[in-house]
Amino acid sequence: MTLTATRPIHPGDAAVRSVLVVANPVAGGFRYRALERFAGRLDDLGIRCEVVLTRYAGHLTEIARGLDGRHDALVVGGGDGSINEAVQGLVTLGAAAPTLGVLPFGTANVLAHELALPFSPVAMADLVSDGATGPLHLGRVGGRPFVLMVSAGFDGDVVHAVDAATKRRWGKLAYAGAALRLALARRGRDVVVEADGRRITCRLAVVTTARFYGGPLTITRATHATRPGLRLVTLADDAPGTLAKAAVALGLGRLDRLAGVSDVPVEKVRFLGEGIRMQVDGDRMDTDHGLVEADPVPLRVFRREVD
Ligand SMILES: Nc1ncnc2c1ncn2[C@@H]1O[C@H](COP(=O)(O)OP(=O)(O)OP(=O)(O)O)[C@@H](O)[C@H]1O
Repeated sequence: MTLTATRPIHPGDAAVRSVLVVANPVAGGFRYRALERFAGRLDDLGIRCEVVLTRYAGHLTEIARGLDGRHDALVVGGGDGSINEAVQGLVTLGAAAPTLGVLPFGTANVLAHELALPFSPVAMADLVSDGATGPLHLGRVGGRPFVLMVSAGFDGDVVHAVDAATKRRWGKLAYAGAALRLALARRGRDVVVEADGRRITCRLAVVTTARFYGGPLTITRATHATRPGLRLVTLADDAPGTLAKAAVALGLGRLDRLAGVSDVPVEKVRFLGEGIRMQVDGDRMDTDHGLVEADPVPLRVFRREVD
């Protein structure tokens, strides 16, 4: 069976008969019980469900890349890092990629917020069964796909300052602590971005496919992961007072009103600047001077209707 014929085109018309769930047992908030309830509910709804746990970082990419058309959907039990790994594999399948689903575990879970996903496993199984899907527009950095954002500057420094063990132990508090420490230490450096032929020097630069950021915070109202189009959001200075105001503005969804913030559509970006630290989808990444651009081919994802 090829999946092309059965891939859902409109919300509500997915024919989901078989689901592969791959869960990351080291993702923040992982619970076996949630997996059992999700799988049990799918079973009650007459949907075949196979559950696999990852054994190492990168395993999800291998599993996704090796999918052979037996499953209509790949549901990732994990956070944004796990989803990023799954997407690395799914994009290699082209039109045969199954619909992506998320059983939200993880620390920040930006994509789950973006797609307005329920955090209850039973409600998530119902959503998969209902087949409400939309396109998931991706970005690429140096040719590698990303789901949400690539950034450098203050938030890249914060991500690099939190190791996996601290993140698992303290969750979002680990980031809050690192952000406070770094803001007060004032060791940030200039980030230079070349955006569509224009050079901008700032202290924080985020290229985002998505509206949400760091969990339930809003970085921009001008795009959404289910719509095409990247935005470049920059912050001109990272003095502690500015960062505090930015945190409040992110919470209110009005970052664009803050002095020193620019939020523009963008097609091609390069991150430059000496010694900058970068992050992709909430995880550390090696500094990459490669091109950041939109991926022209979206995946399909289960989501709740938004906007
Ligand atoms: N079995 C495993 N053992 C060790 N690491 C793993 C395993 N499976 C996946 N990983 C790694 O765990 C990382 C973190 O997972 P994930 O992003 O899902 O959780 P999180 O960091 O708590 O959530 P978020 O990214 O939403 O903050 C992934 O980037 C992945 O590389």
